[in-house]
Amino acid sequence: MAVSGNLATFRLPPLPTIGDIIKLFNLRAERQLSQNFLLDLRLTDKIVRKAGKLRDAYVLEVGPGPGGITRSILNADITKLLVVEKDTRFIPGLKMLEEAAPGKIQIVHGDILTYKVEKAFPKSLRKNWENDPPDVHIIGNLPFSVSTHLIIKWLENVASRDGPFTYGRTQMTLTFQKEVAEVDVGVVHFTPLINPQIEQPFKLVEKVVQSVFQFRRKYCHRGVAILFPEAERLQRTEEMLMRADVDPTLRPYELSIPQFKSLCDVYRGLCEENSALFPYNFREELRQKKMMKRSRKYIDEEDEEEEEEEEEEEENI
Ligand SMILES: C[S@@+](CC[C@H](N)C(=O)[O-])C[C@H]1O[C@@H](n2cnc3c(N)ncnc32)[C@H](O)[C@@H]1O
Repeated sequence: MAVSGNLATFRLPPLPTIGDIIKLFNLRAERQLSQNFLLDLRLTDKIVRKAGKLRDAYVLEVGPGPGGITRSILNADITKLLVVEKDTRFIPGLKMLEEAAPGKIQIVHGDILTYKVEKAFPKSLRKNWENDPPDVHIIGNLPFSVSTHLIIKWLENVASRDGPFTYGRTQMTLTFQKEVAEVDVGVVHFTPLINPQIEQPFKLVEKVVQSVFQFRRKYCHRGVAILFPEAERLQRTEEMLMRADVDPTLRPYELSIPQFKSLCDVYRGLCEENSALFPYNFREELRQKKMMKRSRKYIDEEDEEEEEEEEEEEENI
């Protein structure tokens, strides 16, 4: 299939519709893989518009599936679109789009969690971190389970300026689905800041934020508490919240970025005072406690059995 018309004002020629592609290749959304498809071109156009100016851009689309968002990206006069799709069933349909837009699309049949984005586009696109964002964009509608994992990985890449951020402050436009059954998707557009709001190592910020959000609906002191071993938990939690000047009865989602910053700064200080604190893992402590309880029970049961056997033997004598 060939493209007619001027590539500068590229619109896809009359191709089979996404509905046709779905029927042709019998592409059903796999509920157990949390797949659902965006088929309404007005909706996919709206998502792609959230990415901002895409003319002449290099775009990476994650999880194109049957290609709804892919078409909207192609209609935005981009220079190059690279799609990374894990599910084999979608490759033939994507190849039809590739034929319709020769030289524009590159299909990668692979997993975005292991794909090396830093090698995807020409080095000439790289910009200094302090400059405007590069002409590289990431767009995707992924299942919630994958996008959560991916966004944490990419936030870490922002901190270390590698992966997709080898090119500079690469912008990302990602949809987050609440439920497979819900058609509503939230679209989030990210542009990395030049300077982070919290100047602490990523792993430390991640640990504090994850712990605080462990009990999302409870007062924040509950989450802060699990940063500390049981023996010193009460005293250290009180000390950390006081030093950070954070009200213990706020809910995690009520905390501001400056309050998280303050918590991270104080926690860093406490970790410097006590080198065993950062490696401390609440879940590990719980696991060990459970194992000890189980083996205690087992020993008690064994003791009981031995006593019963001894009693039986005594009776036999
Ligand atoms: C929710 S569907 C969305 C499909 C399409 N973008 C749309 O909006 O209609 C998610 C897509 O991501 C793909 N996918 C899931 N995990 C992936 C991964 N780790 N790497 C690449 N693609 C993945 C699925 O096969 C599926 O095509």
